[in-house]
Amino acid sequence: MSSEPIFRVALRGQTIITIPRWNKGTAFTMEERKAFGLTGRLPYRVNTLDEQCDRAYDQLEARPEPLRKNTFLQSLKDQNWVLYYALISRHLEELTPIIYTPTEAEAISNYSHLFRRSEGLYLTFPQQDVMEQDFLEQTRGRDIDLIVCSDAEQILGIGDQGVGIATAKAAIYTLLAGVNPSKTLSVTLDVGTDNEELLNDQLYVGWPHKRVRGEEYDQFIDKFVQLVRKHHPHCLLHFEDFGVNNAKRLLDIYRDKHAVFNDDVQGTGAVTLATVMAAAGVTESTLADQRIVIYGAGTAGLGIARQLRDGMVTLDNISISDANKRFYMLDRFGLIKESLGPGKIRQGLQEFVRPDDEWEGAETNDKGEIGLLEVVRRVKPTVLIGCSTQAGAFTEEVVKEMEKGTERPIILPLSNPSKLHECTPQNANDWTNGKALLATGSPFPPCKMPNGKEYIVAECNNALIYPGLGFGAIASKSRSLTDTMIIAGTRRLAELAPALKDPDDALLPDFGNSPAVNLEVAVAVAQQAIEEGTAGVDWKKEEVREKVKEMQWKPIYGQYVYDEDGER
Ligand SMILES: NC(=O)c1ccc[n+]([C@@H]2O[C@H](COP(=O)([O-])OP(=O)(O)OC[C@H]3O[C@@H](n4cnc5c(N)ncnc54)[C@H](O)[C@@H]3O)[C@@H](O)[C@H]2O)c1
Ligand SMILES: O=C(O)C[C@H](O)C(=O)O
Ligand SMILES: [Mn+2]
Repeated sequence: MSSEPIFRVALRGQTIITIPRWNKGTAFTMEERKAFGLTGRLPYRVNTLDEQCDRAYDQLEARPEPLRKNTFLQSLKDQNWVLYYALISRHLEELTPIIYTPTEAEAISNYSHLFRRSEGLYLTFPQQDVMEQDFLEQTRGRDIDLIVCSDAEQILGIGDQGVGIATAKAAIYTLLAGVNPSKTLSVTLDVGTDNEELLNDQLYVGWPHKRVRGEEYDQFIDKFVQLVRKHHPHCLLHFEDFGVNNAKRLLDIYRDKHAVFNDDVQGTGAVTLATVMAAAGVTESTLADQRIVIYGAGTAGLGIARQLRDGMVTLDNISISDANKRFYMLDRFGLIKESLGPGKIRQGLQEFVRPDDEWEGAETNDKGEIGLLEVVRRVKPTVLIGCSTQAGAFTEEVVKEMEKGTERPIILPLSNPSKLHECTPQNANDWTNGKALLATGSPFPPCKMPNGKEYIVAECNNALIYPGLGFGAIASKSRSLTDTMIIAGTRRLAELAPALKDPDDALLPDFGNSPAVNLEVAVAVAQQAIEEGTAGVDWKKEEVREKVKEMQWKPIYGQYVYDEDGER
């Protein structure tokens, strides 16, 4: 007996083949073609999904540039979801960088020029009087597990792009964790843009207006969040690439009221904690033993500092104030120290401000600012993390200085996309004679070590963990995604680090294994949710894995039966 799922579908003819959720193209069977009025709409031959993947892959490979591959895959997604996800799953390591980081950054910065078909929900500031109607138009009667939203103010490291990103992040949830794409909604919150190039572009598809800020902005966002809470009280609400003055602030406003998650704060914090835990395993030290310099104290920098700090408190049993002392944060005014004053010390950073007297006699510039090299010289960090968007900021001098103070420098240039990395892994490897323990935000090829061997550079990108964190919360019907659930998922990821078995191996599992890794994370998160009473299911601990697996959506077609009262 076949285990193929059976769907009762109420659509036929032209409609069913133009809806990507239902379309099978040449894979509709002869019986289905008869039942759904498709015999004359399709050429004779029935293909298998494998054959369709082969054909699509050949078409894709005929396009040499990554951006053209991205456009091709976007059209495929507009045509046929199963084929899109099946194709990418079969070539995961090759194609994830095409639909996601780094190529997605290029696609987003060209969004208005590449635009073909709208995707998801666009909520625009001047049309907010019809926000609820627009929202219901796409969600009425639907069971929604996940809403990914962005106001596109700080897209990766490429800044204000007006519109874009939420759809790519949602696709990764499906690809790597098995979130059902028909139960997700991507939302663009268009509150304008301060990007002059876009404002002056006749083809810009977003609202050509300066960004709305302050109270009006907050009210707009609140109106949206209240709609989510009213109509889909159990869905996970994922915030992506908001600006530095909004990301953490909005998370704090809503996290007690709904299951919300900020990927740049929490997802990045989690994947970086797992990386540092693995590196500490290699150097046979604890988290609390580290001296950590974070270059770029924005959304990601602060998220990482807080998550690493909480990791030290939970796992190494030290006090919060002791843990805070392990951090040295730098931003555009150099080291964050007391005398910078509140104007230059952003909300949330106060816990990590260094006392001035500790820096007496330090080398400064003419404004009294202390730069990265001087901080590295004095602190002798064991960990150096970059999330500054400043390409090349980890110079040879900085890296060599770090190497003088520690045996295995842990260096994580995390800015995306690839061209914005603070240093290339190969440079960091060369400058430390192969001693650096490395992970990067975007994918990089392995480094050549001085001994001729290759060192695999782990990809410390939140995509290795956020789909699992989110799916764990969704599957267990959790009311919130708590810090303890995030720590549980992070510990599971850290346990899977190849470097713990072989210190010369990568600090994180390979991206090719990311579906299996995200499943492990989801199971750990769901188990924790059940244990702490956040979950809305009452599974026994030992049945969680099977239950989570059963809930995963898979890119397979299933069999369709025509039914007037069926799904549409
Ligand atoms: N690898 C990952 O998973 C991951 C996750 C999130 C963000 N990121 C990357 O991190 C980078 C930052 O993202 P964000 O959301 O935190 O942006 P952000 O704008 O909130 O933060 C960037 C910070 O860098 C600071 N900065 C700018 N110039 C600097 C300089 N010369 N010296 C020191 N600091 C400087 C800015 O003032 C700002 O505080 C982006 O490139 C993004 O792609 C990576
Ligand atoms: O999108 C990514 O690749 C990771 C992260 O969320 C970022 O903003 O850079
Ligand atoms: Mn992001």
